Amino acid sequence: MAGKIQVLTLDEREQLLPMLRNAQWAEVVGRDALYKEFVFKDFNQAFGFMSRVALQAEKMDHHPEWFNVYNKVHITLSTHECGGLSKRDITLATFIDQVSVL
Ligand SMILES: C[C@H](O)[C@H](O)[C@H]1CNC2=NC(N)=NC(=O)C2=N1
Repeated sequence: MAGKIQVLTLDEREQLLPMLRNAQWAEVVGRDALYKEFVFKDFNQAFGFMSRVALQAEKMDHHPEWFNVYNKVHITLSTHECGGLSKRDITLATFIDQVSVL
């Protein structure tokens, strides 16, 4: 059905997840989600990063679950609408990695 967000197929997972594992994204145990921890120099760097991710999340209408304390940001990605990983999570994870090294 067009428009409905679908969970990734096994073929898509085999194709897409290795690059994210290489980039330190981990598959959450007991939940179809991806998790990564980021460490920055200080709070200013961490919050700048979060601001960039937040603007993109709004554009995509796809939002991270995240935790921040000082220079650390922990991010979980999953698609609530389909109850698991979708292509939106892959797209957002890739964007997050790009802006984490600016
Ligand atoms: C109503 C709104 O469009 C939805 O709740 C959007 C917003 N952000 C979202 N974020 C995530 N991670 N998954 C969703 O399914 C989702 N759905």
